[in-house]
Amino acid sequence: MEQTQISTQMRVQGEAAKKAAKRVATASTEEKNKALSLIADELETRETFILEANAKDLEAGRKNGLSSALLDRLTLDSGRIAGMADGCRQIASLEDPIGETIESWTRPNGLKLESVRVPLGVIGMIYEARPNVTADAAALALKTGNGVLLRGSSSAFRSNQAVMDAIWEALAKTSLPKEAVQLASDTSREAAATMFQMNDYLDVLIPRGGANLIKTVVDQSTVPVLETGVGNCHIFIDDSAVADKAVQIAINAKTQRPSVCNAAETLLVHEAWLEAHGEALVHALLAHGVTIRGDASVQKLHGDVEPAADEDWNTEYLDMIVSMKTVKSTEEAIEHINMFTTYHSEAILTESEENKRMFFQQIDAAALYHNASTRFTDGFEFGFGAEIGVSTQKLHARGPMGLKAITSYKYLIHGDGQIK
Ligand SMILES: NC(=O)C1=CN([C@@H]2O[C@H](COP(=O)(O)OP(=O)(O)OC[C@H]3O[C@@H](n4cnc5c(N)ncnc54)[C@H](OP(=O)(O)O)[C@@H]3O)[C@@H](O)[C@H]2O)C=CC1
Ligand SMILES: N[C@@H](CCC(=O)OP(=O)(O)O)C(=O)O
Repeated sequence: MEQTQISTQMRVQGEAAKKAAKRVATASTEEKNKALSLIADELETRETFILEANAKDLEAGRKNGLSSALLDRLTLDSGRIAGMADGCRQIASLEDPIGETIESWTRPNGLKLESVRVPLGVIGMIYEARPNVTADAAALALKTGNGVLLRGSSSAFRSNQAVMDAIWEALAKTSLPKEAVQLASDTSREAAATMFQMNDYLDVLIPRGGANLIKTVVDQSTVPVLETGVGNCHIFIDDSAVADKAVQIAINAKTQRPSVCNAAETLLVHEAWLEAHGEALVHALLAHGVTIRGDASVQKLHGDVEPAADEDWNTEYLDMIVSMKTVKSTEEAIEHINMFTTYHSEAILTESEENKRMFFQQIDAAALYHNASTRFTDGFEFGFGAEIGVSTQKLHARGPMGLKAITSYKYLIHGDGQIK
């Protein structure tokens, strides 16, 4: 397709989303919740159909040499489809943020002011090859009275289309316009780039993916951007950390789903803890199939530990690989994290209140953990039903972005004839 045709097609979809979003913005909570519950049902009803489409994407992905991390992200199964449906139901069960009075006060002149939560309008989203994001983003957008124009990865197109078919089928049974949720029908990078300039139709653009995507969108978009980010997540095991608990957390954060952005990539270990329990940790990691790249002290613990190079501290493996570094103190761990953090999720495992306080105070990241796995940086786990992305910037939202993150507010001023 010619560039002008691509732009026209994207604009047609953007315009349709904008028109439909106006209706969704005024929908009642009952209308929106009914739609979400029907979407959940339809996703489950169409499981076979969605899995067939997904199998075709996976087959093409394997032929195109997608990495194991990307293939894992792309993979759907019954459990993951059930997770998508659960997310929709959880979002339906959450309080409707739209119309909520955030604050109210009265001025000395008798003017009554209130700030009231409103939708953003239409959200444009460019995202990775994870088909569950299609359902998550649609559900969050609908509940917040927003329209959404979704541009998923070309390698997930069949799966995304199958999920969209379920969403459209469900919306057709409701009073809400199905056009409020759009999946870009063109999967080219040119079509994605058109979204950067669609200020007439998009109120915000959310790039969800790797550093290159984020940089391209931030540099080139005239539509306001809500950034997500990569996750070079650390776990610091302090000298007072309880051994069993620390080993279990490290194993979970590294191996439970290594392909996602909240998986741990570097373990920083206090030298005293390493001496006492390092062998147990290294054995457990190796037994789970993790490749360890460690400094000299870690290498001494087992012949299979590979030497870590400088670039390891900066690497988001998204794979069964972890880097391990010995530190002398909490201060040294904080210094290392502050040098290599991607502002996503960082954890300290310690029994010391003072070291926890220092860690929480001196590290700047979207989510800081004490004695828990970084894998919890997730909208469902935070109780938001799902997330539209994990923001690693501070404006206008941070961490897993649920319902409130995709709203704005307006002031309503109630007067009684006041003049200035
Ligand atoms: N913080 C968070 O919320 C999240 C962070 N991530 C991070 O994302 C990374 C993995 O995702 P990955 O699959 O590599 O994602 P990519 O960044 O490669 O791709 C994501 C999406 O952006 C598109 N895209 C990529 N570059 C451009 C460009 N220059 N112009 C237009 N569109 C573009 C891709 O299209 P196509 O595939 O069709 O080429 C795809 O749809 C990891 O680093 C992970 O940590 C991932 C998700 C969430
Ligand atoms: N929702 C995620 C966390 C954030 C995320 O979207 O990660 P990614 O797989 O990098 O897209 C999860 O833990 O499943």
